[in-house]
Amino acid sequence: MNILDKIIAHKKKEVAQLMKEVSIEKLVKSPNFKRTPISLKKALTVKSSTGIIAEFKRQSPSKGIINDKATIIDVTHGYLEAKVAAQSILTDIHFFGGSILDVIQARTVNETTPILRKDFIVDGFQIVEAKAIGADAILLIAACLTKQELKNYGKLAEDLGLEVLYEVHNIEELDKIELDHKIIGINNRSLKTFEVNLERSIELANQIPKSCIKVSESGLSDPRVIVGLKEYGFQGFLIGENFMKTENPGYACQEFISQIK
Ligand SMILES: O=C(O)c1ccccc1NCC(=O)[C@H](O)[C@H](O)COP(=O)(O)O
Repeated sequence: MNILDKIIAHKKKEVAQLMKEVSIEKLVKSPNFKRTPISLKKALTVKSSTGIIAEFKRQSPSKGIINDKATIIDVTHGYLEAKVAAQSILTDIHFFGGSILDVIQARTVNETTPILRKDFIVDGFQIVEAKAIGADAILLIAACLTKQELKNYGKLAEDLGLEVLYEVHNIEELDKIELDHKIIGINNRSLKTFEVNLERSIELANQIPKSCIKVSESGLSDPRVIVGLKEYGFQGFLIGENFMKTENPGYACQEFISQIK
């Protein structure tokens, strides 16, 4: 079994258990459920956008522990000061050491910038939960969902006012998505082997219609690469480890952004 299959198998069990403990009615009553989400699309396309989607990530299957000291509140303040376009927060507990509490806490100090709930969505319940914890957008990974699931979950998110970052690795996954006007993330990291290949973004870029917003994800650590990817039409850049591996992720992010302006 490769790591993605392991993550999905674990996630399905976790969500099935969660659904026995928490009702949709309870989620809908959460105060965050009433707030109007902040648009990720707008944040990435506004003229002054830095395009950086900075991630809070304590650990990962590919790197192990990245940062177990930084707090979500400090990092959120730092990323906001750095003027990130959006914040991504990994909420998977078992493989990434994250939690929905991280989104809830970040939301208390971030009222201006979209929050992407980054997890492995395998059930509509998690999308309702994303809204209830105060996220503005969710991730749908084409590698682990069928064409119909991508459509259904995309529609559910849209009905709840959440935006979707659709993640792909190759043309086969791209073909599963109704592309028009979507936010499409190309993940440079193979979720099966962890190998990072930045060429992946470039190779797939011209297969994506102009109406879409293109985001390059993973393995980004050089500001010059961001400048280069912009030439291929990328407007979003999802970066986690490069910031989180430092003692002060917010400061590292600020320094990085100052070099792409
Ligand atoms: O990061 C991993 O090891 C990983 C393994 C298996 C599935 C997903 C994984 N990461 C999730 C992500 O997509 C990244 O956290 C995100 O794109 C940021 O990547 P990076 O800048 O390389 O931390």
